[in-house]
Amino acid sequence: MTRVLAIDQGTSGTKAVVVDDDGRICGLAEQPVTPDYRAEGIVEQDPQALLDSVLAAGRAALAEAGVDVDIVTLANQGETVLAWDPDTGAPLSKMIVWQDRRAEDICRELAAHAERLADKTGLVLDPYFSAPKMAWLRRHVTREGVVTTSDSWLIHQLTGAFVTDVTTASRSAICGLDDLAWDRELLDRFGLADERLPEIVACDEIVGLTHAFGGSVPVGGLVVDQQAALVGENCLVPGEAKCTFGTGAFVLANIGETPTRSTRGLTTSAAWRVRDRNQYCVDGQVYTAASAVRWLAELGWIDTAADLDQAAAETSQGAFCVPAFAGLAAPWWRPEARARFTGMSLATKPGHLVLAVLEGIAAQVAELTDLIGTDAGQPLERLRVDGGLTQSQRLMQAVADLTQIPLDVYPHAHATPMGAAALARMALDPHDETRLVDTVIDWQPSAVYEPGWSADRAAAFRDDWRAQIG
Ligand SMILES: O=P(O)(O)OC[C@H](O)CO
Repeated sequence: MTRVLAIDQGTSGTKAVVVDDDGRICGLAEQPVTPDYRAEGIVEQDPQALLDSVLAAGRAALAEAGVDVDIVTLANQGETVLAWDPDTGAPLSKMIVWQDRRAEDICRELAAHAERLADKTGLVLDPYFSAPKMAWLRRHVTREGVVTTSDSWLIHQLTGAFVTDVTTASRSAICGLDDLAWDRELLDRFGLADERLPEIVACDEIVGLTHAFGGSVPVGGLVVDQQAALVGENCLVPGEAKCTFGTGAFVLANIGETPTRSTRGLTTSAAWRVRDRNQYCVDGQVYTAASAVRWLAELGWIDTAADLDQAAAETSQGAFCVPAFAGLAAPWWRPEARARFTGMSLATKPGHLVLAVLEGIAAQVAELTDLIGTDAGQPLERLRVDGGLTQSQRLMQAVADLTQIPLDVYPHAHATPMGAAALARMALDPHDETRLVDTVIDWQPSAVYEPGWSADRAAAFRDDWRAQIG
């Protein structure tokens, strides 16, 4: 029996899970982390606070489990970056979070190269991805040390290695999608040609040993959190898709071993590399899901996300919300966009606007699932869903109504660490015959949501909602 300590370092918190081969969770701990949201699209985190949360959550989960683990794995935010000193490990900047919009100017300057970048990387020239923010750090903060994604720094703290994994590299906009290697031409474009970059490793590689959790434990099975959830939800076959409702909502669909570029404004990335084979996914993003809900709480319209279903009115009374609190991603790619509420009258109450936010998130997800279907040449048949906001029945029903796709709800809140744990099991013996499908824990949905609206009603709502984007 092997046991994995899987650490999910997300935007709003770090979760650590000790899980065995049968998927039994023997230890679980969570540490909140609070991004600093400021005007002008600034979203930062304190690197030390992130590291402390990783250590504290990991140690608490192990203490609860009361067992040793065979491997530690990390699922990370895909596109959050920082500058740091590779000799001392000391941070030289704040973490610039994926939601941060400051690199907009850099993207505008490089607009002439957007098509070439899309062709090489499968991504879009947008501040969401790592390279524009790395370039921004170089221009405005420091020329010292290295600039990397958060995973490289955390793994360096844990093991001394200087690595990133293929999935994180594929979210950078400086990594070729076909070979999953750093791209000289794009590095040059971003002014990053002289950077010392981490080695890109596979998702079934051991990258070093850590003493941070007691004893000496291998670290491996590294992966972006969204891709980890794709694995955890068992979307291992082309056409299978999931949406994780976390800080943002991210729809990813497995597209197999060929890195087909989207023709619909979505992005294509590495889903994983195991046993030297690359698997790819197409993805679309709603930048603010739980963070839009957190904003509702800050306004005092709800206490916590658990109140959403009660607080949301029966109808929005004609109010719409485009929840672009941190810009709009696929397929619009408008970093400068901001959230909009429209259609309000003097009779509009907070409950109507709470529902409008839920419907706005659902409408954005519906745009993405449609486009994924169009790209693939056949509509998605089902959508697997996970993440904290799947607790909101109103939101889930709105997603089923507007996407017109049945939803299968993952039975607990830990799809991401379960996916990372599956990859970590693959890393434990890289030469054996085990396939990824053998290491993923089977699951049955805890709930299924069927579309309740007619196709015409959903289409009419979505036309009206789309008209509010402006
Ligand atoms: O922190 P999460 O779980 O919302 O995910 C962050 C993503 O990796 C951003 O692309």
